[in-house]
Amino acid sequence: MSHRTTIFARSSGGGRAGVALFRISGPSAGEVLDRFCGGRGEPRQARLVSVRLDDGSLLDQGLAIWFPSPASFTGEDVVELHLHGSPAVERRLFEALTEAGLVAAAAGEFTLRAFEAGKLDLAQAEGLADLLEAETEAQRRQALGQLGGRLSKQANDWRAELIKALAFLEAAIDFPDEEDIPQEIAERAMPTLENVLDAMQRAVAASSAGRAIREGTTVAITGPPNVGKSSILNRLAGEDRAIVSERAGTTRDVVAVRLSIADRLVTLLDTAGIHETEDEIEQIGIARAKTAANQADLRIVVADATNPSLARITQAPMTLFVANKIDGRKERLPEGWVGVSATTGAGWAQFEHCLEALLQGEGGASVLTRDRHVELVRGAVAVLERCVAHAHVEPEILANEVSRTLRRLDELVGLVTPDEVLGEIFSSFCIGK
Ligand SMILES: Nc1nc2c(ncn2[C@@H]2O[C@H](COP(=O)(O)OP(=O)(O)OP(=O)(O)O)[C@@H](O)[C@H]2O)c(=O)[nH]1
Ligand SMILES: [K+]
Ligand SMILES: [Mg+2]
Repeated sequence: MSHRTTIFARSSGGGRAGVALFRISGPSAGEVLDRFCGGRGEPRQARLVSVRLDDGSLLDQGLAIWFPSPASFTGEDVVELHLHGSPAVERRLFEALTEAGLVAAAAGEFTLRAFEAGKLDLAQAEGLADLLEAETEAQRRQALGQLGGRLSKQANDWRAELIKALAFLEAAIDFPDEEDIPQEIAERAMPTLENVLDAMQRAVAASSAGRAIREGTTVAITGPPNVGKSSILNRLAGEDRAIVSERAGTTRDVVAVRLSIADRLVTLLDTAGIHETEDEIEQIGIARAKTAANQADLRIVVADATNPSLARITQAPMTLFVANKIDGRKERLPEGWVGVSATTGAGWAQFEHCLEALLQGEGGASVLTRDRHVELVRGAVAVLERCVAHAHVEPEILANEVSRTLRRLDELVGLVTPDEVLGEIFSSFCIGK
């Protein structure tokens, strides 16, 4: 793709603000400074300028910074204007830039240009997108790691190893007449292939952790009617988000609350109480409750602690059993239950501790953070497993398979990535980035 256009956008958030940052990138960026700001000034130094329109009238005063190519975010000539953040300034500036032949940037277009100029690879661009979206500390740390090249370095290390293995296979191919030598040389590739395979398998196994941090974790509160599910949601959320009443069957729709627990982004779902009922609307609510509980990453199963015989009704994995209304219980709790009171707060610290432990069990650091990464590495694993299992086939065939694995790693960092994948990644950015 060649970019003859010069693009512009507001890169700071929209609306009124003390200062708004406008970014311009492309071959005519310098001319914008010549035409509207009385010259370019020293590269990379902030300069106080009067922005004047062609008729000499003053548009605004602010700071201008000139980043000549290639030392800029996009690698192109870039200008930053720090002007007053008012809708009127923005509108008039955009009119003037459009009249000067510039075009409004599409979402992610600055980063796409940076990627095309080799300023960052695709995995780093994804890290940047994640950093802009980060809501929790864990998300921020993971995104910064990826932007800093954690995944790229891993992919490049695997590539270097595979290229080493490929060299042995190609050397074997170049000895076509000898009887034993080719096979011996080809076998030298095997330990390397096995090591890479092992590392990739471990990365795939750890990937649910990375994805849980990036995408957040869904936790469904489920159980019979009137046990205090909505009361628990409200106490966890720290505000009255769901209706609580003494009447069984209060909650019908699924109520979702986003919050951060133990550094994790959690979507907490309150659901209808599950029981046999003739009420059609309640039946719909119960069906939704069951779906939510099945699809959630974690379940909090709530029961009424004043019921003397507490029985765990499900053995589902990633489930926390909570006996609510502990304030009204005389007997000791059976094994496996966490006793709480959503009204008095009794047992709450222990409950939160168990919940945090379950969430943390959902994962720590991992280099693969998106479905795209996992699919590519899974594909590479499948090919390498075949190679290792058929170590004695023709070196040509093995070399071919290893080359296919290399192409998957190239795709991971964006060396050979289909346009539609690029489109999907870069369009997920906001405008101005
Ligand atoms: N004593 C006591 N009462 C509680 C506690 N938690 C909730 N309740 C009461 O139990 C009743 C039901 O609470 P909800 O939170 O509406 O229960 P729910 O499970 O969401 O009910 P449905 O949505 O109808 O299934 C209300 O009257 C609450 O005030 C608790 O820890 N102790
Ligand atoms: K209720
Ligand atoms: Mg409820």
